[in-house]
Amino acid sequence: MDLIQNLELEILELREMLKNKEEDLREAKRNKFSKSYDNVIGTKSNINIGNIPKWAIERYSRQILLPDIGVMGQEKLMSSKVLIVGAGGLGCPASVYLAGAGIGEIGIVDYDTVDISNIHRQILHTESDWCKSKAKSAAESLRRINSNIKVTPYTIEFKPENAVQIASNYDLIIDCTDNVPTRYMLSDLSIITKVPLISGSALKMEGQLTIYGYRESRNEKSSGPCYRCLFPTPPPAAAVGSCSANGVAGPVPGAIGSLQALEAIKLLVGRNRENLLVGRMLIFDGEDMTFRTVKLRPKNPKCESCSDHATIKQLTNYEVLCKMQSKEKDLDLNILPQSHRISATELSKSLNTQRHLLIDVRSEAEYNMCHLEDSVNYPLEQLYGEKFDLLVENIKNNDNVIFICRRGNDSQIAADKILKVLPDAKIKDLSGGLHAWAEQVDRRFPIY
Ligand SMILES: Nc1ncnc2c1ncn2[C@@H]1O[C@H](COP(=O)(O)OP(=O)(O)OP(=O)(O)O)[C@@H](O)[C@H]1O
Ligand SMILES: [Zn+2]
Repeated sequence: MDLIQNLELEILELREMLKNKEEDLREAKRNKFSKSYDNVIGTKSNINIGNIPKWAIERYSRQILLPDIGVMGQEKLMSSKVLIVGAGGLGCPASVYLAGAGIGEIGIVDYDTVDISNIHRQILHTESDWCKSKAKSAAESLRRINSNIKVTPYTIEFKPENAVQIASNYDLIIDCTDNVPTRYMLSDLSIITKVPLISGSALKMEGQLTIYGYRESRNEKSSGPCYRCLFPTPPPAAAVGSCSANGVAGPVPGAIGSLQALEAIKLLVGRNRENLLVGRMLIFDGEDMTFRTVKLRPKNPKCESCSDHATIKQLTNYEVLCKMQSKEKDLDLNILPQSHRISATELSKSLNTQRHLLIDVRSEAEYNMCHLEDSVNYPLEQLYGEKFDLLVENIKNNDNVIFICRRGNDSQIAADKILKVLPDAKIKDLSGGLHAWAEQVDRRFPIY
């Protein structure tokens, strides 16, 4: 028995020794690539490879081999500064590849914190980053990928008051945000500061990508239309989709963010305008796996931002322009009078004593995810379809009709539409929606 115990102890010791040796080996390999091993082969060297240190040649050799990049291109990448706005679905993959490629300085802006629902696609954040600042979490991950580059996190909202000052320190901006006011701001910013902008978007199974504000040189005019040329007036707030409301498949922003990084690399190494997505837009459809490139409308000769008659010389208030708030993506509407609203707590009490017709106006997919017991699903768009009359008839015969949605906005829209036809109907909407239900009544109910 003693012999077995002794042998087991010896095995444990040997395992520990082996672990230490392996760690030493890893450390030695790491040192070989670290800055301390910065054995620079300068231009004076008889080996004509430009100004790139040995470690960089070894580290970036697979992309230096590409004729489009080469040693000169790598030098440019290593002295470039890129600002990434948004450390979400697009910002994560875009910055991973730019850090990997050895971009000298990466700035990453995001005012938000990591939510558990972000992690399926926002690949720089892990479970242990939950509730951490996204900009900081992203910066930490990027430094782990490449310790030879400088990464600056900005844990702030990128807005007119700070945008020009921050952007002026960079050679390129990458739009990885998800809201219209910021898109207008970044487009104007790119024209004002003459810093080109690579703009991407992804929603559901689709994504898009283009370059705005590209110039052959700083003194030349920008080529291709700007965002304002294409969309002189902002779309109505209700028409703009979001990942939180419409969903997104993780690999879709993954693909678009990666392609944003590719366009960034090409632009920084000096590829021609014709090779870049200037005046063209790439559209990816993950549903049937197609990539299309469409030619964009030419510059608007009367554009307020980028034409010869431009009136916008400094950034303005984009939330006013878009009649929506960029920060509060899940804007709280106030359509119904208080008499037609019911709080989650009141509804929970009322359900114990009275019969109700609970109409859930979310999509079928959302309803299948979670719903209140005995509620029926009537997706909002059906209110504009042929089943509307049937619904009205149903409501006429009910004394307690409650409209329900995720946050209490669509439910108000639905109730309001019915009240226009049936002004005396006994209709209320669940104020704050199922989020409020989860917070006030049933903590087991999922918040998404
Ligand atoms: N003006 C801005 N300044 C700083 N960060 C911004 C700004 N506008 C948007 N962002 C950030 O851009 C990122 C966009 O990421 P993404 O489209 O994946 O959406 P999300 O807000 O993280 O997720 P979800 O929509 O699912 O809640 C977000 O992290 C958001 O905080
Ligand atoms: Zn324009």
